Amino acid sequence: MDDNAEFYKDLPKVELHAHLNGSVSVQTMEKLIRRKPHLNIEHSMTAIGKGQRRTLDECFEVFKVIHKLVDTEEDILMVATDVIKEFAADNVKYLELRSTPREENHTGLTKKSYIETVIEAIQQCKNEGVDIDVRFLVAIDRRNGAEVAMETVKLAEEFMLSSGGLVVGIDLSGDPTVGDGRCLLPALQRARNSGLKLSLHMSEVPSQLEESELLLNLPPDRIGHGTFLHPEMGGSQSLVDRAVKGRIPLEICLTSNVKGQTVPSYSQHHLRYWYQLGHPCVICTDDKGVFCTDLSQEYQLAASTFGLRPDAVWTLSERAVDCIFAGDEVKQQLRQKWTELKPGLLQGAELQA
Ligand SMILES: CC(C)=CCNc1ncnc2c1ncn2[C@@H]1O[C@H](COP(=O)(O)O)[C@@H](O)[C@H]1O
Ligand SMILES: [Zn+2]
Repeated sequence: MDDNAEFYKDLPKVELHAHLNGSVSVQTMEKLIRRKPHLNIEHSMTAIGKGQRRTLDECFEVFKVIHKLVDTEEDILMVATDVIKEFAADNVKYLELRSTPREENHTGLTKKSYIETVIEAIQQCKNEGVDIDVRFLVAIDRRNGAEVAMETVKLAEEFMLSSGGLVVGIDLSGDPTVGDGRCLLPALQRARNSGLKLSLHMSEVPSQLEESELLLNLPPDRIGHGTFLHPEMGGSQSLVDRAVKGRIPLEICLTSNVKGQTVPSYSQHHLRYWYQLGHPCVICTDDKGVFCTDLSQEYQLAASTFGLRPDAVWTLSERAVDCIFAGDEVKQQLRQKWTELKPGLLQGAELQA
């Protein structure tokens, strides 16, 4: 419909679904590869380029390669500050980064120092005056089971209290074809009771009806993907009804789903279904480095695929503010920002559309 790339770039945006190690840019990746030449890693092993598709298994192999490159506090600090600055340069005004704390015996990295380092990166960017509000979701990798999940929640609780509001929630992610969400329920329930918000990857692959039902019962504060929740995709009306009743926002990652082949094409993406219902949907990147995209491109893709005019695109980005995990004061500040920017941006874009 329109190829006004500048409008999407200038559009103030909110990013709510970004995995730290999946968001590493080409430039940062090159710095990491230069730091560790002995690993013999080439950039083609860490990203999926234009027009390329991979199976889900192949995509998860990519993360293993990236984790080899990012295994010290120094690496994490660099990766996190670079990623935050890149989102800011793309006019993302509020970012929730998520990452799985890892232990690396050979470098002395601990789960605690992992989280501390991400927080340090957020604080450094703030001190440098980078124009973006960043929060952190501590991620549970479903492959690691119930015990690790509980340990992660306890760590997140500690940091929620000590990080001055930077740690706001928990993410549940990892290879959806591995592990059983059921055994993670006690950890997720505990997180919820202690005031941590929950963003859960759900129905990212088919045949997870039962697990999705249990997770929806918690309930989560946001749903990651939700690709196979609705009946046309093998889900069920009762799952949809529950999400709709709770107005639980969906985090939508178009390029990730198409390149990871859980969705056959952009036009068949489940955004169509949920958007038509008037359900809260937030456009996100998932892994901007691995999938070679950015949030502006994702908004542009949503608009061109579903025929959204600039005012509808504006509304999508503005409504995303309602779905953030930070408190009402932050929401008010962001809404103010959107209101100030609207006249200049939208009038020009409408004229061109
Ligand atoms: C394979 C594919 C299509 C990826 C997109 N869908 C995803 N689904 C579930 N977990 C994910 C996805 N992308 C990233 N992650 C999680 O994020 C991790 C990388 O970021 P981090 O190390 O937590 O900082 C991965 O190891 C994985 O646990
Ligand atoms: Zn994800």
